Parts: sequence; C-alpha cells; structure tokens
Amino acid sequence: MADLTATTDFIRSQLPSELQHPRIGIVCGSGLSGLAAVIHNIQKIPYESIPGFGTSTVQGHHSELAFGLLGKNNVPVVVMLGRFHFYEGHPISTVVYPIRVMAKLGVKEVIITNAAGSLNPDIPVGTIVVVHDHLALPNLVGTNPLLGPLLSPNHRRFLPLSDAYSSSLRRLVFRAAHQLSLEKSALAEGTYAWVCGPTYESPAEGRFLRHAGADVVGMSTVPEVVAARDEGMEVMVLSLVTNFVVIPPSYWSIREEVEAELAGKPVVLPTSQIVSHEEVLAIGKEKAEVMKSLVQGVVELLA
Ligand SMILES: O=P(O)(O)O[C@@H]1C[C@H](O)[C@@H](CO)O1
Ligand SMILES: Nc1nc2[nH]cnc2c(=O)[nH]1
Repeated sequence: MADLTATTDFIRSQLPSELQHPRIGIVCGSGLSGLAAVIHNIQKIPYESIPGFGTSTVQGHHSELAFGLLGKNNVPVVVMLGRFHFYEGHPISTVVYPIRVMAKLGVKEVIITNAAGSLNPDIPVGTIVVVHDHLALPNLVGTNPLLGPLLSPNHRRFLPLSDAYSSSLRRLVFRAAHQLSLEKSALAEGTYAWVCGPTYESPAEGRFLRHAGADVVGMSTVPEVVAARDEGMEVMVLSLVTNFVVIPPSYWSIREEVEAELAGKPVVLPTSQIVSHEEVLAIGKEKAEVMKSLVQGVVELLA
C-alpha cells in the first residue's frame, strides 16, 4: 500500500487551512457527482496527481477528490467525485485507499452512495435504499480488502461486521427525508449485494442473490464499507435503484416455441429487458437532486 502520510501531506499542501480537516467523507456513485454543485469553497484535486490513487475510468465517474463546506452549517467535507471499482483492474487495496486517506485526514463518518439494480419487486426504480446490511460473495471467497498483513497493530485481525451500517446515521436519513417532505415511497431499507462486475447479473444469478436475501445489487461500496469500519469510522450507505435486475419467473422454452411454429400455432414471444450503463446514468441524473438534498440534509443534522 502507498504511504498514507505522504498522501495526506500532499493533499493538505493543496488546500487552504479551513479545508484541511474534513469532518465527513462522502463517496459519489455512478452519475451522482452533482453534489459538487452545492459545496461551497470547493477545491478539487485530480486523482492522478494524488500519490497512491488510481484513475477512475468509468463513464459517469469524475476522477477528483473535492474538499469544501457543505450545508447551512458549513461542515468541512471531503468528497470522492467518482470511485475505483475492482472490475476496472485496480488492486482491492487501491479501491479502498481513498477511504483510508479520509480516516487519516480525521474523518469520523462516511456517507457512501451508489447506483444499484433492484432484486426486490417492492423496491422500484428511482427508490433510494438505506442499506442496513450486505451480502458480499467476493468477501466470502477471497477478494476481501482486509486480506494480508495487518496495516498496523491498531487494526483488528478479525473485524466484526454485524454493526457495519450505523443505526444512528440511518435514523438521520429518515429525519432528513421528513424535513425535505419526501414521500414515504422515496426511501426503502434493504440489503446490498456486492458482485465484482463488470457483467450485469444473469437471470439465475439475480434469482440466487434474491433468494439469498439481497434487495439490491451493485459493483462497489462493500470494500469501502469494510475499510471504513477497519479504520473505526461510522458508515451510511444510500443506493439509488436505477434498474430492475431481470429475473424471469421461469425460462422461456425454445423447444415449445419451435414445436408451436412447426404446428402452425401462434407464437407469443416474451418481451426482453436488457440493462445498460446508459440507463443507470439516466436514472442517476433524474434522481440526482433528491440524493443531493438527502446527503446535504444528513450532513446538516450530523454536525
Ligand atoms: O459506482 P457505482 O456502484 O455507483 O456504479 C454502478 C456499478 C457499476 O460501476 C455501474 C454499472 O452500471 O454502476
Ligand atoms: N451488479 C449490478 N450493478 C448495477 N449497478 C446499477 N445497476 C446494476 C445492476 O443491475 N447490477
């Protein structure tokens, strides 16, 4: 891993003193970097200039670390405008490096956002899911960000994740939503499944994750949550549902289709839905305002 002290020294050298000690860290997911527009005194540092950082290569992700003041009470924040995903080819230590940098800068609470597919028919597109748990197949089979030697004697070898998603921060989301007069249906609570990506789920994979108890699925976030907890920070995660994961109740029988054709019977073809990153970004754009206000509302209540 890169040298955290060298990274934070470099970052501080780029900032005026009032921005050097952010209180809250924020990670902006796909299409959600619009938060930058409401940050006062914003200073942006390109990822490629920061020692130890990679470059974000995904459309809809900027590649800058922003510092500034957020909310009516001018809370100092550090904001990732774009993140690193494991599927981009970054080592998992690089994916979580900015989170460790936030901790080193003195951040105590991290708000993480992402775009995700819904596995739950009761959670429609456009809903913001307040994540209360996760299901991380990569963590279970060998892509855990904490694999390897302990970073320091202060880091724990066996990190519990039973309380990873702070209940007090989750409470604040619902309070902020109330202050914003959001409709009840704008928010849901649920479990986020992390998959490596970059493929979207096959129908069988979607069904598997649903049966395993996940409500939404995405390709990020969990490594960041694990690293944040490893650093002793409190975590809140908001997933914007940008699409439904295609889970047909049963497979369409090609044999029956051909037999019907051969028998001269009418054939009704199923309509197919194919998810795309463009769709993910379009919903992100549509709902960016709500996400922005909610994050700002939570920051105001927190500080
Ligand atoms: O960075 P997030 O998790 O918001 O991005 C999601 C997951 C993939 O990177 C991408 C797929 O469309 O959106
Ligand atoms: N894995 C996964 N990630 C997403 N990000 C946004 N939508 C999706 C989805 O359907 N599946």
